[in-house]
Amino acid sequence: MTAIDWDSVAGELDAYGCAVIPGLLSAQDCVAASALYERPALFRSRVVMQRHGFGRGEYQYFAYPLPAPLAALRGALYGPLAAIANRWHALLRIETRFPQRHEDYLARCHAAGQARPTPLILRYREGDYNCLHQDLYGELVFPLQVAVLMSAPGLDFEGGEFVLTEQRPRMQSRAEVVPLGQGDAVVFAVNQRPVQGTRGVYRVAMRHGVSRLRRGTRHTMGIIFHDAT
Ligand SMILES: O=C(O)CCC(=O)C(=O)O
Ligand SMILES: [Fe+2]
Repeated sequence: MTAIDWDSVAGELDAYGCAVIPGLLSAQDCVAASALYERPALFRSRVVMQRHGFGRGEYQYFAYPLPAPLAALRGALYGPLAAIANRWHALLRIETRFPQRHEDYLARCHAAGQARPTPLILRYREGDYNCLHQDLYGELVFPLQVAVLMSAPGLDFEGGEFVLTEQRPRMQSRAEVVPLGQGDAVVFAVNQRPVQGTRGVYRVAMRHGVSRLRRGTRHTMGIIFHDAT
């Protein structure tokens, strides 16, 4: 994993509700990680999106124990993100604070009955898309998550842009398209983020999804920090 400019990540998250980490994974890591999708024994469940009205395409949630590189990545990203999450909660006047270590946060999730792993790989083919959604899996919510693009845009696929919308109170929604290259990660708000207004901080609801794939195959790795009921 390359060194991450966390000041820049925090600044982009504060301003836009999302931030890019360029080159989080190498092309080689991406190809290896995408290949995991074909190993069903690594996963606890598979979801065909059109069956649930979630869009078109499919994904699989990893089982515990996670593959070691993924477990390490999830643990390493958590700490700096917890600092941002705690600052956001203070701004939003939400009482919950997050421990510094991911294992302590997971212990909290597991004690609350959220014990199933949430990291996943998504696979889109031509015509597939992911409807705008929020990855909430129970009462406990870690407010930031990460998605890593593992395929090469323009080469492996076309279309299939990562999109975010934000719903501001009593205002029209704003959309954001996040351009990603292979191995780039996007960090984004799971459900809401603080925005500085003229009369204090207000909450903006965020959703994310993926626009229709025009061609090829696109794999993403999703890293969610709370576990699921
Ligand atoms: O495929 C994507 O870029 C988005 C995946 C997603 O919804 C997630 O990681 O939670
Ligand atoms: Fe998602």
